[in-house]
Amino acid sequence: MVKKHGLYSHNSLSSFKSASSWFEVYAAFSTLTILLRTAINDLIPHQLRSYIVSKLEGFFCKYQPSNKASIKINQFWDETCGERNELFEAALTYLPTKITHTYKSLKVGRRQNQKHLELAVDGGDDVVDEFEGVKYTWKLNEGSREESMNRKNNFVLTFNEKQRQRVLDQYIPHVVKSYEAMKNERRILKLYSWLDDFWNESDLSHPATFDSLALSPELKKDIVDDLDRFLRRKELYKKVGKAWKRGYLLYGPPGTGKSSLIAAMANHLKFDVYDLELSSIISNSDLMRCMKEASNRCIIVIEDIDCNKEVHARSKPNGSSDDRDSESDSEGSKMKSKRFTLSGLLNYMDGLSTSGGEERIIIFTTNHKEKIDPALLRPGRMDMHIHMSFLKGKAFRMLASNYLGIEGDHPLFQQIDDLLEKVEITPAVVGEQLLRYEDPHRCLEELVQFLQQKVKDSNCDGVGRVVFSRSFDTDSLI
Ligand SMILES: Nc1ncnc2c1ncn2[C@@H]1O[C@H](COP(=O)(O)OP(=O)(O)OP(=O)(O)O)[C@@H](O)[C@H]1O
Repeated sequence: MVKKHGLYSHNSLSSFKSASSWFEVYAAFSTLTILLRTAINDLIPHQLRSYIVSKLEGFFCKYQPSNKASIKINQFWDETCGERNELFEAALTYLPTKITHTYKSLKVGRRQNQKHLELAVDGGDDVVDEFEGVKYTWKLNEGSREESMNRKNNFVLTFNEKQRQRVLDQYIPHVVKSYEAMKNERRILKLYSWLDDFWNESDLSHPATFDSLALSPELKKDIVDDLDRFLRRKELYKKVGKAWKRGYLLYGPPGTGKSSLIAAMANHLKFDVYDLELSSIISNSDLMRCMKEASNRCIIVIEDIDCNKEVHARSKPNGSSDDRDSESDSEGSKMKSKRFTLSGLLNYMDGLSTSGGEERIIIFTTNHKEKIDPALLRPGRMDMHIHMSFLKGKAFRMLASNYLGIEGDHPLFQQIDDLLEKVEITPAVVGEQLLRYEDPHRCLEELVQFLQQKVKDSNCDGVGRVVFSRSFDTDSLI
């Protein structure tokens, strides 16, 4: 028994010893793990750690039965009302940077006035992109021309099902972020014109800038300050419950630089321009659709707004200037809702319609401000009214500097200033005069003679002041 007891004691002692040595090993291992973890956390930056983890995951994924998942990215979010899907645009811009030498179906081209060749993705081949060690496969599905017109183009992004969350949380945001950075970097501004129910795209190559514009320096400063202030105020607009839009009315005779000012604004803000002819808009829903399809951060231009009969000042003696309420429930009003009306435009201006779009500048141009319905012109709709007027002294100095390279003063400037006070002449007309000869002095002498002749003509006609501007049917520059 003692023996037995001794035996028991020995066994229990040795099992106790082995348990304690296991415990020691375990404790040492845990301590080591904690130390290692702390050291790794301290020494290896977070990004590198997640990169290594994703690499390892990617490696092991290869050897697991793959359950593919895919997502479809349509060009238009909704095929019927045509809201653009920015993710599609992002993929279109981002993926060409991922085309490798193994890609068999290349689309190559060069834009006008660009030095570099550009690559584009086409539907013939998949593009494989690797992000943090995981591969993603993109396929562009381009429909037939008819299908494209019906907005059926799309990308299909395929990946391992296990990566679903990573795709949504990390990969897609990475694509969008890269796209935005690329857009800002090699910014080629676009001009879109609404034709046949589509925004037709071309490059906006108008070189006008605020430096090249002949405007009074004070007006120029006011406009630039206003634009910059608008860009900074996203939060304020939100706080006061206003749509983040700003409206400018540019009015003045033809040839005073309205189109050039729009181009200068676009180049300053790096915003694309959407040029809308109201005559091509048939109904309010048409207007909403084209506004929806325009991107954010853009300038929407409605030129010669006075030429559209819907936006003329209404002659009703007691009519309110806002005609939203005036539509009755009659059959006639049903027909009306199918047409383009001033109220449709007002709704858009007020941000009431579901037109989407943020950070937009809306510009109306007109040669006849008085013909526009006052409802359109009130602050909140047209926030700043900019009068583009005939050429006078300070603005002329800018033209002389831009066209002839004359900085500072010139002996003929005073005489030209005096003559410009006597005739009303547009910068476009004077600009053409300044291009006639290569010698700057000769140009100015000829300009003096030209202006003197105009003054003489006006006196002969018995008119105190004459107006020289370009004819109304001249094409606008953008
Ligand atoms: N203020 C200006 N500063 C510099 N150039 C100007 C200015 N105004 C006109 N020009 C020159 O005149 C030409 C015509 O100008 P622009 O088309 O901008 O005028 P506009 O007011 O838009 O005319 P329209 O009403 O006919 O469209 C341009 O080539 C531009 O270079």
